[in-house]
Order: sequence, then C-alpha cells, then structure tokens
Amino acid sequence: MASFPFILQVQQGQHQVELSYNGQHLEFDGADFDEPKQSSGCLPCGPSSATAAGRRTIKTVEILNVTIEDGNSLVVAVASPKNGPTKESVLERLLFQVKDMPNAVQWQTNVLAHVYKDIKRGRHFKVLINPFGGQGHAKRLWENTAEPVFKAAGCTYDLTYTTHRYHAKEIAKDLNIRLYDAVLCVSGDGVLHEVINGLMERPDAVIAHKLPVGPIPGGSGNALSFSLLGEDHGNHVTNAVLGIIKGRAMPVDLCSVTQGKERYFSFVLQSFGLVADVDLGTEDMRWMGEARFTVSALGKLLSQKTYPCEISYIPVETNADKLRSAYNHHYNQPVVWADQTHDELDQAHPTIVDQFGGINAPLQSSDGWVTENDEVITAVGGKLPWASKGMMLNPASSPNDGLVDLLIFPKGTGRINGMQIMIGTDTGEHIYHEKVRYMKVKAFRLSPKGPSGYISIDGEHTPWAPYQVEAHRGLISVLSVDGRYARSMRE
Ligand SMILES: Nc1ncnc2c1ncn2[C@@H]1O[C@H](COP(=O)(O)OP(=O)(O)OP(=O)(O)O)[C@@H](O)[C@H]1O
Repeated sequence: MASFPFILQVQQGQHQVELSYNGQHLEFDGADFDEPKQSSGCLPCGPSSATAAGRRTIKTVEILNVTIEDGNSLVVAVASPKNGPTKESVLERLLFQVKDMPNAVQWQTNVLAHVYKDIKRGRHFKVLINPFGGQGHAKRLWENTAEPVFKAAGCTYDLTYTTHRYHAKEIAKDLNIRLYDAVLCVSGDGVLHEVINGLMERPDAVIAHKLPVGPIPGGSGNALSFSLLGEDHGNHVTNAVLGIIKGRAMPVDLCSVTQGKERYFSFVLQSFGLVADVDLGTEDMRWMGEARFTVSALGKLLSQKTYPCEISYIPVETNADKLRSAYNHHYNQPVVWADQTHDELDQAHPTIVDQFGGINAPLQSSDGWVTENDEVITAVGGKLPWASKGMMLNPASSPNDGLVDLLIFPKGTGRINGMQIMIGTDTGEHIYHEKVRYMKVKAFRLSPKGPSGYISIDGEHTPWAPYQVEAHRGLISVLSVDGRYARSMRE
C-alpha cells in the first residue's frame, strides 16, 4: 500500500485544492466550502466549516465514500458534525474537478482501502420501519435522512414497513440471514426486541444470533440508540446511520427472562412498579414524544405509590463508588469485538441454559441468593445505561459484563428525595442518593404481591406474575464505531 499522506491536486471552480489523507484525517487545503455549489447534490445541504485559510479537516470515521462521477468529478461523501449547538452530523457531497484521472483513481482506491480497512464497504441490510413508532415519523426519517446517507456510502437494502405487532419478529424468524450484513430497525426498542427474540427462537439460532442489529432512532425511548451515541446524539439519525455503516459488531449481553412457561430475551429493561407504569401506562401520552416518560414519572414519584413484592438477587457489587471504579477500569480496557470472542451459543452448546435455573427452579442457597420482602416504588433490572433521553437509569451498565444492573427505589423515599432522585436520573447521579439501591447482580427474581399492575420487559407488557432474570454474555451483536457504550459515569 502507498504510504501516507495520500495527496491529490484537484480543482474546485477557480480554486486549486489539495486533498491530503494521512490515515486519520482528510484535509482540504484551498477549498471554498462557503459556495453553495460545493455541496450540490447533498441531502440535506452540507454545512460550511471552511476556515479563513480554506482548510478543512474530516475524520476518517466521517468519510463515507469517494466516487468519480460524470467522467471528471471527484465526489467525497462525508457525514460530519454541523456547526451549531447540536453538533448533529449531516451528509455532504464535496465536489471537485479531476485534473489527472489516473492519479485520482489511485487516490480514491488508496483512501477507500484505508477508510474501510476493518469493515466491509457497501454493506447490504434488511431494514424494518415501524411507521407508527414514537410520534409516527419513522418513514420520513428514513426517506429524508437515513436513506440518502446509505446511498452515498454505496450500501443497499431490502425494506419492509411493519404492518402489525410481532411482524418484526415474524420477519426475523424467517429471514435469509446469509443475504444481509445486519438488520436495521427504524423504530423504538420494541421492534428491536422483536427482532432479537425472533433470531433467538430460530432453529438455527446458533448462527442467526450472530447477525448484527443496528438501531435508527424512530421510537419514543430509543434506549439502545442513546446508549450507543450518548445523550446529545441518541436521537440523531445521521449519527446512527454513520455508526451502522462504519461500525463493527460489538458483543452485547442478553437477559434471559423466565416467567411461567415462557422465556423472553431482553436487552433494555425489566421493570416493575413506577418505571413499568411509566413505560406501559402512558400510551395515551404518545403525542408528547419522549417527554411522556419524564412527565409521567414526575407525577408518579410525587404520588409515592408503592408496590409490595418479594425480590431475591445474587449480589456481585452493591456499592455505587466501587461500581464507578470498576466502570472506569473497564472503560479504559481495549475493546473486544464480536469476532474476537466466543459466546455461550455455539455448535457444542446449541441452546441457552440458565445457570440459576429459571423461575420454576428453587433458589439454591449455595448461589448466594439474598431475599427481601418489601414494598418498592420501583425495581428495575437492565443492560443499558440510558432508558430514554434524560433518563439514565443504569449508568454502570456495560454491553458485555455478563451481569444485570438492578435498581431499587424503596418505599418511604419521600417527595423531596423523590424529586432529587428524579433529577439525578438525568445524569445517572441518582445511584449515589442515600435512598436508592443500585447493584450488579448475577440474577434476580421478582414476585409481585399486589393484586395487579404492570411488568414491562423492554417495553412489552408481560403478565403480572413472578419472573427471573439472568444475563448471558455477548449473545447478540450491535454495530458500533466505539465498541462500547457512550460514557455514562464520571471518571
Ligand atoms: N404497523 C404496526 N402497527 C401496530 N403496531 C406495530 C406496527 N409495527 C410495529 N408495531 C409494534 O409497535 C411496538 C412499539 O414499536 P417501537 O418500539 O418502534 O416504538 P415505540 O414504542 O414508540 O418506541 P420505544 O420502544 O422506544 O418506546 C412494537 O412492539 C411493535 O410490535
């Protein structure tokens, strides 16, 4: 391979421009990005970030494609942060006139080989769109924002609009997985939950569970998207698409949830009490978008309603400061990708066996179970830091530590403490509040004692009956550029 920097002289109208790629950045020297013609064909129109000297720098991860078009145009397609407070990425097509075609073709080949060094270029996706997710904007988000970015990157796809509940699950169960590099859901977490459960229920789950998934935020909560992209970018469609095009398969744990004779796989939250009420009891507030969760949670915290239950768990760490140290230690370790690790499901172990026996097995004292009979405001197990925008319930969550985060707001919290805790969930600081219990557990079992109420598994309404949860390491993979979730705990 040629050595860095790869340099190409091109023309941009009257300007002579030098394109220089050094393996980390692409630098444009002499370009004038202020003229609208330079972003012709961009969807949406690209921002200007030219400096006085006509220099501009684009990171490798932001480069989608380099194409030669109309015989003598070199087009560099990028998705980079726009100027302004949100720093949301936007698609731009930067257009130059080629002066020396053989050199331009060589430059294109060298740059693309490096930009897509560890990742397949021109991936083919199965795309599922829930036209009714969130506030019903998923179709528009796909057509106006996501699709142009995939096209610019040379990706292709088969598209299906979900027409009914469980449609995504049916599709995942029947999908010819060999055709696709990933399944993408333009939806909330509910459709992703269906896809994951569809893949896990297949007779060939041993192979199917390896098909990566990718969220494109089109629901109300978008917990996976926020966890991947962070508080500021979780709702940004172009950022999500960039992560899908340039990401690698990151191993992500699934929780096995057993209830009666059923088993579900959960990747977001298993909630009881207030959080389940907020999740499932606010359908009539869907018009509010993600604000429905905050508004409803506030009302319910003020009411101080409690829910009797028995909770058993196998604790691993119950101290919030120690959880933060462990989080930071782990966060600084090198990333491990799905193709560099083994999970529990392989030809030698073709089914997932719950180490702690599931809901119908007696609790073994040798496993270290602790049991509490009490009333709680809410008890939530989970595997993702963010539950929605401004609601970081499980800040110590890790994609693949093989453990479940368990959060309990006990009875008697009081309104003032309740308000402080609620404010704390914005940044995850609630876990340090004296009235909050937050821990890592190997498994937990929750038996509701009240007459009726909500239990939510990833936003799905499940029966009012005892359930048991344990995590299984790296059972699915999610496309990610960073190989870890966005930072959710302070250093
Ligand atoms: N065409 C459809 N008609 C009715 N329901 C649908 C349709 N397509 C999907 N669904 C159901 O909608 C549910 C919620 O979908 P989704 O997760 O996309 O949105 P959401 O609930 O707004 O988002 P979030 O889970 O982030 O809160 C899914 O469980 C799915 O079964």
